[in-house]
Amino acid sequence: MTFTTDYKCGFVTIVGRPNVGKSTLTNALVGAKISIVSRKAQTTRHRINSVLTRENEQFVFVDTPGFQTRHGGLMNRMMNRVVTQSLTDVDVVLHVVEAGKWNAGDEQLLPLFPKDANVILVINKVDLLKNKTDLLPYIAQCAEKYPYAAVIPISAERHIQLDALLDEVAKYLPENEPMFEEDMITDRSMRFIAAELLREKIFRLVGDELPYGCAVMIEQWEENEQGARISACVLVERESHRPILLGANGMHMKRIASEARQDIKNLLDKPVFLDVYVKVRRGWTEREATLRELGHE
Ligand SMILES: Nc1nc2c(ncn2[C@@H]2O[C@H](COP(=O)(O)OP(=O)(O)OP(=O)(O)O)[C@@H](O)[C@H]2O)c(=O)[nH]1
Repeated sequence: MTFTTDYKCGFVTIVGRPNVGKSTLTNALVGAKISIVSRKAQTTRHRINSVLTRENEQFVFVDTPGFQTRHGGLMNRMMNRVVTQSLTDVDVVLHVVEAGKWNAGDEQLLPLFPKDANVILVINKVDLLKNKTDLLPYIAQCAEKYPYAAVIPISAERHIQLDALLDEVAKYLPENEPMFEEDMITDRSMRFIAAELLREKIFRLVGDELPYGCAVMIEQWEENEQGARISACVLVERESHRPILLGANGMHMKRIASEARQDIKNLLDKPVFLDVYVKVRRGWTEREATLRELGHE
């Protein structure tokens, strides 16, 4: 890639309480769900989620799992540790909140921000505000909570003000050569992305009914020019969760597998045979070994 001498490149992490729109924002910024995956091993200091390359800047988004405050289990403690790690040593932190709302979940993140961090407050879902004049007092109220470097109201879903947000972030990126090839969007392995796609489908269809959630492991992955044969296992906590996932006559599972297969097929651009089965593993959310196996650090 040709780049100017004053090219900027740096790490950006997106944090916020659950449901504020972090994933929607990442997807909207990077522009495609996940289209190109490099298998090149990376030795960066963070787990990279995605990369956005512009003419004068490259934004490297650092992954954070949702910051959980409601449940105290080992899984959440481990996830919160990763959040804290992912806030250290980054160039910009985007703290995402929901327009007009500020609660304990938003507040609890503030002490985790490193002292010298450039934290930008991103007020998402402004499209939901009935009265736009409510925004100014809300901004003033948030600005009292923390010395944010900037405040940008956006709508991730409607793609409102995303360029303004990127321009603001760019101000805080250090001068650096790009770290990644310009067509690269993520360095996550295909296996991981496939597992995430499957987990997303499950969450969408039966997420509300699965009290402990579930985990997905790709157990087998055979791929050649003609296609891919993938076998995935969904781990649930209790025997009683199995019928929730399967649904009447296995209809839920059929739909989950078929939607995930379609996404993986689009990703790999070749035919995919996907076999999904359910395994009950009691206490998986409490077992450190299982969590590591599933990619939590
Ligand atoms: N109206 C509106 N809805 C949005 C916007 N951005 C996200 N949403 C919705 O908010 C919900 C949560 O979005 P996510 O992107 O999954 O939120 P998240 O912060 O990644 O959630 P966790 O993974 O639980 O931490 C989804 O239903 C989105 O469609 C927005 O700008 N406007």
